[in-house]
Amino acid sequence: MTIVIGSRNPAKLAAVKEVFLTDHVTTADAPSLVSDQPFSDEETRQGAINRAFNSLKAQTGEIGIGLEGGVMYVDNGLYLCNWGALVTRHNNVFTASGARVLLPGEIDDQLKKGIELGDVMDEYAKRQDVRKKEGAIGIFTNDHVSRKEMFVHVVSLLRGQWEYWEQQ
Ligand SMILES: O=P(O)(O)OP(=O)(O)OP(=O)(O)OC[C@H]1O[C@@H](n2cnc3c(O)ncnc32)[C@H](O)[C@@H]1O
Repeated sequence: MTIVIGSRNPAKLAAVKEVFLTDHVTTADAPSLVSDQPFSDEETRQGAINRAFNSLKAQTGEIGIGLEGGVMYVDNGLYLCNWGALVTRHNNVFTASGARVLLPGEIDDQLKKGIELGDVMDEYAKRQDVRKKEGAIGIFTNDHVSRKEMFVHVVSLLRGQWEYWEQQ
């Protein structure tokens, strides 16, 4: 089976490969059609769905997967939020969200200025390409949960739902 993932981000690709170990996983440029920095659950989820559909439009495969990173407010605190979507060739759509952790106020201030979280994190952590490696979730959980691990959970939730409903 061929699975097309709508991103070339190594953390996302590694997560999909780990969950679909025996399948052929390819990457495609798939626009999310939402803002570069989604600011709500709804927008982040929609970005994941759009990427999943667009990855199957860009390349032939049985399944398209979109993984989208965003942020959202809960009680005035800014949380990291991530969403995944899996679409089939028959246009069945499955969605799942990832773990959320609170981001410090100074990250919130930077995002309000219009700077993307990926750039803010590199500056904050004094590291390069945090979004492709441990991610903000890795930094703020002291490396207990990496971005890849968080997406492995999301992709497992997608695969599990897809398998369950395909059997009904
Ligand atoms: O190549 P793509 O798939 O676009 O991956 P991305 O990391 O650049 O883009 P996302 O759409 O997943 O995330 C939207 C923005 O939020 C940033 N972001 C999201 N989650 C992050 C995390 O855990 N660590 C660092 N940056 C993150 C990301 O770098 C983007 O600037």
